[in-house]
Amino acid sequence: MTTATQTAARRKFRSEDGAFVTTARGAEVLDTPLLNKGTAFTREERAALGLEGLLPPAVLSLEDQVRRAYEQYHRQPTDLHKNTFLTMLQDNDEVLFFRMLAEHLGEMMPVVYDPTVGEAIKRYSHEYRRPRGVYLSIDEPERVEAALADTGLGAGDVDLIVASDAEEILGIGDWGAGGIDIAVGKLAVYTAAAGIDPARVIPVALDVGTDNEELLNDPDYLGNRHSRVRGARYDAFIDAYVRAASRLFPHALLHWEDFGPGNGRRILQRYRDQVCTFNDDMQGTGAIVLAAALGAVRGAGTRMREQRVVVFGAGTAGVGIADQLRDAMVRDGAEQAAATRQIWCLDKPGLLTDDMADLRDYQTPYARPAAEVAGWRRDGGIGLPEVVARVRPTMLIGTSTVHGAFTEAVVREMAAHVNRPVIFPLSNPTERIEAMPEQLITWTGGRGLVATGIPVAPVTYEGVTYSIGQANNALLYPGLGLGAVVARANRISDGMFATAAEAVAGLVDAGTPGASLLPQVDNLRAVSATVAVAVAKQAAAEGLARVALTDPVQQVQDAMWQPEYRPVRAG
Ligand SMILES: NC(=O)c1ccc[n+]([C@@H]2O[C@H](COP(=O)([O-])OP(=O)(O)OC[C@H]3O[C@@H](n4cnc5c(N)ncnc54)[C@H](O)[C@@H]3O)[C@@H](O)[C@H]2O)c1
Ligand SMILES: O=C(O)C[C@H](O)C(=O)O
Ligand SMILES: [Mg+2]
Repeated sequence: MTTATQTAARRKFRSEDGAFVTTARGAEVLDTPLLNKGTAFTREERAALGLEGLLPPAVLSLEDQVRRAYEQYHRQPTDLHKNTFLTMLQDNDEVLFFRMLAEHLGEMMPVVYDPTVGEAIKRYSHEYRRPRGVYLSIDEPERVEAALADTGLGAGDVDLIVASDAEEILGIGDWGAGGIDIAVGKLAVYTAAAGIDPARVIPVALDVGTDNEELLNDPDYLGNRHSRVRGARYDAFIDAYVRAASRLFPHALLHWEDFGPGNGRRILQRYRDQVCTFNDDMQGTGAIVLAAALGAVRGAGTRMREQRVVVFGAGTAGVGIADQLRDAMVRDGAEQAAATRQIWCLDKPGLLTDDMADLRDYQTPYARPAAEVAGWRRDGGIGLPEVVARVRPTMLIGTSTVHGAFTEAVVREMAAHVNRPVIFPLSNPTERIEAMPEQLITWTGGRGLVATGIPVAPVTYEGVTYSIGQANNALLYPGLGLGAVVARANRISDGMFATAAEAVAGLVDAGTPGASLLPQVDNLRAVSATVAVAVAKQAAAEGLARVALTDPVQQVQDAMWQPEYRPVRAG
């Protein structure tokens, strides 16, 4: 369906007592994914909506349809085919798509989301079938508001917008127009995991061009065919988006995804005190890693304030994690300056030190005094092996996109000095991960407390099976978003992330040998509900809620959209 017909169709139905009332008839009904039930339309609905000749005679249930769709899914030969199949299903019938996803969440998350979504993003212009979302172009900044209005949605109709400029998609870099798929994928997880109503969200591509020459030279490429615009024009475009989105949809939470390190933090700092907004890679990631770290610290029987943390890859995610671990050490009794000194950050030039000329502003607080490391071995810069040998870290975090960076020598050195080494290779997708959990468990003799960004199978080592938690922001942002929506929060605060992390950590018992540091993805709906309640309460406690929270547990439950067919009436 084109955006225009989607607009028309959206205007053509409204909710009434749990039912839909629509002025659409015939093929137009079948072409509206939020309305369409296909073979599950009842005889009465078929008669009323002009569908009698347009569907085969049998009337199926949603369960019948899920069974058939699941078989079709399994006949797809590769994960990319499966991803394409699911996209088409979503474009045809959203309830069916979300019901099947909900029933097979652990199995299908890696296909709709990370890691397969990375493959789909690279192939976007080639696998393209239908548009989904809003495409905003830097070449037409004056059209931003009109383009958002093209959705046909009104001021009270939107809870959430996910936007990406696609400069740093996962760990695979700049994928231009394909970046719309990370916004679509994140939103699918919001609905599957937290019951965010799929009719009340918008994925947005902020197309500012691309520096990916492969795309620029690809005749099929669907985005703006020029290099990335930067500087004042970029800022004005982002500003036009924020202003238009807040004017048209004053309740919407604005989620930023996969921006480059130069822009992500700057944008957040500019808008965080003006509108309800957060950066998922910095803050969502920081909070889920904090949750895993809290679980690990409990499992290891140590204290947060005693941790020595090495962060390898001091970009958007790495420094976002460092900030939240530092704040957690402070909450556990450490002085702010002392907590900051317990974190060592490395980037391309090695350990960050205060004599480096081109540190980014957000890296500066973590730069070590050059004098402190004057005697450390240099190989160009001070590399990870030397830092690990000197620092004897309790935690090693990977957000570098460097596959294999956590070598056997580095891990064995770390494990030689710490009882329960905490190791989180978080880079996505699989081709970027710093080490595989199986290696980490083996090299640490089963003592490692491990979590990854991608989903991985359990590891068996010397008779113990280790369940590997997925420290992916997908365990956090859906509940955070739901909590913010339920409270109608007007800002997203640091306190909301801290409380969300505590809520997730409270759901696991990392003390049992082999236990996961994080809840299982199959339990995501329950996790998200718990996070949402904590976040909504925190919003109220900080005076950021715009509705009264009389019974937050019930309010969260009531707000969760369920993948069930509603009656459709002709109106
Ligand atoms: N698990 C999660 O939930 C999660 C969340 C966000 C990001 N990530 C992953 O983390 C990785 C980084 O994402 P980001 O958004 O922070 O990207 P980013 O580009 O902002 O940061 C990556 C950093 O790694 C540095 N780096 C590159 N090569 C290096 C090397 N050889 N040695 C040391 N540092 C090096 C870069 O200079 C940059 O500062 C990606 O793979 C992404 O998928 C995971
Ligand atoms: O999308 C993910 O899987 C997590 C994270 O936002 C990332 O950029 O890697
Ligand atoms: Mg991301």
